Amino acid sequence: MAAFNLLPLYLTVPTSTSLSRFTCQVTKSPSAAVHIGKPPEQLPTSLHQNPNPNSNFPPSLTCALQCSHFESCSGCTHEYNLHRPDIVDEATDFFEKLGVSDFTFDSCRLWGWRCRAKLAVRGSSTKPLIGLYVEGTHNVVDIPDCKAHHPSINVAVELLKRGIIEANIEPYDEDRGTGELRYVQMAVTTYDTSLPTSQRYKNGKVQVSLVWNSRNENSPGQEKLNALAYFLWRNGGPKTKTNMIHSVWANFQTSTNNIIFGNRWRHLFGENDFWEHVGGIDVSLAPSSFGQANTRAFDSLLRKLQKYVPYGTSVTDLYAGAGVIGLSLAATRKCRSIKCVEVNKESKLSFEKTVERLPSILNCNISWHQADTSVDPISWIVGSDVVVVDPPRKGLEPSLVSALQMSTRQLKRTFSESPSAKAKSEKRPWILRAKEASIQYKSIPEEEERQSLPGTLIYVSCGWHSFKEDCLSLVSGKTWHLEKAHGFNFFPGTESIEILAVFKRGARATKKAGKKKRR
Ligand SMILES: C[S@@+](CC[C@H](N)C(=O)[O-])C[C@H]1O[C@@H](n2cnc3c(N)ncnc32)[C@H](O)[C@@H]1O
Repeated sequence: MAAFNLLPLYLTVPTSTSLSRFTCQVTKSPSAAVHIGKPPEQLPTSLHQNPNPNSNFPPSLTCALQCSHFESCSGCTHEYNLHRPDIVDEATDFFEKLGVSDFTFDSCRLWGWRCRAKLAVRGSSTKPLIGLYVEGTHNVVDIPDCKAHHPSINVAVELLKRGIIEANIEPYDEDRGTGELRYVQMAVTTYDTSLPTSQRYKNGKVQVSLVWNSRNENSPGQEKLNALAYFLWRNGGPKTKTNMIHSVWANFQTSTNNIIFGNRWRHLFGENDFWEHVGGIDVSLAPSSFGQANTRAFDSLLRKLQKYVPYGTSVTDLYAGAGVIGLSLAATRKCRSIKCVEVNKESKLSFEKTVERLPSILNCNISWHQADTSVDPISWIVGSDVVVVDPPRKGLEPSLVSALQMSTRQLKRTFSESPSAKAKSEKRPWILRAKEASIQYKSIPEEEERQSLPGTLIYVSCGWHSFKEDCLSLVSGKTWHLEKAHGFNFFPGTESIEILAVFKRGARATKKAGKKKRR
């Protein structure tokens, strides 16, 4: 079923169309780069996005989505040329104008890439619908054959439907606030070391989180939740032929707003810990913690990002989630210190578990702080050589942009009080709270706090429009210049791409005119 993910895929346009034969191969290379028989630039324009239905040429199937749910489902907006969204051209121009002419775009895996999906459950107990909302509505469209999902997600969704029918579960009714099952999160781990590496991805196992419409596990109707969870485990767990359910969790949510998860979680079946391997380290991810949807593309991005962090530096990882970026740098770049800052306290446990699996010989002081980056951001930045930011789609908060634009002179004015005196007299409640909720692993003597500003800023962005604004603000102040930029196809079938941008402090060094050789 998942064979197309690893084996070369040949798509042939019917010969009767008189079109030449195009092939689209997905390779086994780490980033699963796409090689196409004919470069897209050479295709007739009618074969690109929005093909003209009256044209004699049918749209090329080269790297096409070919999903039966396209148009009814809001997940994908682009059907053709999945390997190169149109926005790549805009990005290339944008970076060129800022002096970066070697912008690269890594196409990654085009189908079966989504390893993490949050799906709404609606319909009835005899005909459940599990999928996404139709654009602009709250009507759910069923997507059993989604081409973006890792194939194990589609198998798990099918099993869940059977379970809903068998256990007579009532899907949630938003208008009335009634029903039992509201959403399901499916997260795939592709890290089963009992399998050869080449078989791990396609045999990914699913951590299923059922969002239940009750306050907690003691509310009435829990026997139905238990029956559904047991059905999934009995029919998809380790004793079955498919063996694709990793674990089953419950989340309890009764609020009528659009927030998917409530605060209460309960582990019901299977392994408690969910491990993935990205950026050279084993990463633990609780269902409540943020996790990247495209595991393979994220791995490619991390490997590229690592190259921009000099060995032995101190790094602050802002918007850190469970600290995947920071900890992968600790392990691969021998960092002196890693400070992770994240607002969601649920990520703390995953961070701790990941740290436990890091090589024990790391000479690195590692910490994780539960804090809002927008509050007093300079306190997190100062003293680091490198700052990594990976904000949500809306981009950086203005207070963080201002802090990043601060000059050394301005910093000295702000920090006129000595740091040690400041620490002793610290009264700001958000700093005290962050200190309380923090975790510290010290393996080398702590340096005296430095009053220096970072020389490198690495921006990881999933929101192109907010990124452009932030990028222009950062370079306009002349504090930073853009040094490198890379794009990654994190969300094939959409116009969204992930950006990795590297900024360096100060103005770009102008190239010296080469000395003339003496004759
Ligand atoms: C795009 S995710 C990146 C997470 C992490 N870097 C990773 O790749 O796994 C953005 C993260 O920022 C966190 N976040 C959002 N607003 C924040 C804020 N104001 N301060 C700190 N963290 C925030 C979210 O909870 C989320 O974990």
